[in-house]
Amino acid sequence: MAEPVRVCITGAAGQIGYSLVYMVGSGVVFGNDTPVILHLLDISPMMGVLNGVSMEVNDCALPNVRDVVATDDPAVAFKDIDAAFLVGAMPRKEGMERKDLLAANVKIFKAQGQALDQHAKKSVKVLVVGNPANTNALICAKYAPSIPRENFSAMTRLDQNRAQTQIAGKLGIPVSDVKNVIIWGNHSSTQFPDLRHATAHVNGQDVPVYDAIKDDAYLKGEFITTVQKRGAAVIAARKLSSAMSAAKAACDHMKSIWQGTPEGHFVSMGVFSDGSYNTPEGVMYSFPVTIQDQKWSIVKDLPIDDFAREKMDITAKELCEERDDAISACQD
Ligand SMILES: NC(=O)C1=CN([C@@H]2O[C@H](COP(=O)(O)OP(=O)(O)OC[C@H]3O[C@@H](n4cnc5c(N)ncnc54)[C@H](O)[C@@H]3O)[C@@H](O)[C@H]2O)C=CC1
Ligand SMILES: O=C([O-])CC(=O)C(=O)O
Repeated sequence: MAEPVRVCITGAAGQIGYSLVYMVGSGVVFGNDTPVILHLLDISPMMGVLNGVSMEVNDCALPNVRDVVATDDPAVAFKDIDAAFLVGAMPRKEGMERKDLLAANVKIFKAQGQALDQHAKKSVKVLVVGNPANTNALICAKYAPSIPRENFSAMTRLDQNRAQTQIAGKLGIPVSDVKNVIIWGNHSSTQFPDLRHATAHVNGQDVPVYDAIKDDAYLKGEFITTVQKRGAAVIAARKLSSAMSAAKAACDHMKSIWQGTPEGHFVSMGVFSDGSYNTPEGVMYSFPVTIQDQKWSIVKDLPIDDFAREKMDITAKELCEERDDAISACQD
């Protein structure tokens, strides 16, 4: 067996945490032959609940789980960790946009950036889930200057999973037969779910999704708004935001980082823009990436038509506004 991987999950006493702790412990992310030491962080008033989660994960008798550390101290939670799922943050309620959470949540990510900088391994891979995820990830990286900023990413994998599922349902094929759906930009209702480069496996071959579905009005209309508004639809139905599907997407995202992407496949995640596709440099923009040896590369030179350009610019503008608001909130 390999050396144990130290994995921190923040907000571990919350909704997403309840599914995520089990999934990470089960071996699906870091591999069945890689033991994990789970570092679970939540705030002091939640320590009773967190201890219950810790008892339950032990009672799951998961062969991969070597130890569980449950704490309200970021210095303990981030000590020598290899990977972090930063989930702990306030969720939105019905009628809110995710950016309405900025004022409440961004300071958590400033403080956690500072704590990661001091206590985590410099090689730590940090996935930000707490909303607004892209901008929180940017702030977290900014306050952890000793950790390479490429090690930070924001989750748009749930949007990708949602988009793939919509298309698979429309075609009556398994979700694994839809590939290379792209989520551009912000994890918000301005995101652009783009199918122009996606393929579906139908009648024994991979064909462009546009050719398989043959309904441009749907693909450029209802499909996009369904994915953009799916988080809000779940909140309206559950009166709570997505949790099981968010935990699954967080595992998919970290697995892609840890184990790489298969040949010919790309996945979407929020990463620092290098100006690719004329996006504003320095914001955490969701791009299609491939990953090898735990390093991501933006997929280059995909053709972008006028329809896509307009949508990519709208979400970029929102990310710039959020960045400016977040930087000034952190100076207060
Ligand atoms: N990027 C994405 O695709 C998604 C993001 N989210 C976001 O994830 C976040 C968590 O959602 P839920 O688990 O449903 O919320 P929740 O309210 O059930 O759990 C959040 C947990 O975080 C804890 N927490 C708060 N401040 C903390 C801090 N400073 N350090 C450690 N823990 C802290 C809370 O005590 C609570 O236990 C929300 O911001 C939500 O909007 C949710 C779904 C998808
Ligand atoms: O919608 C929300 O607030 C939670 C979330 O980010 C999602 O489900 O995509």
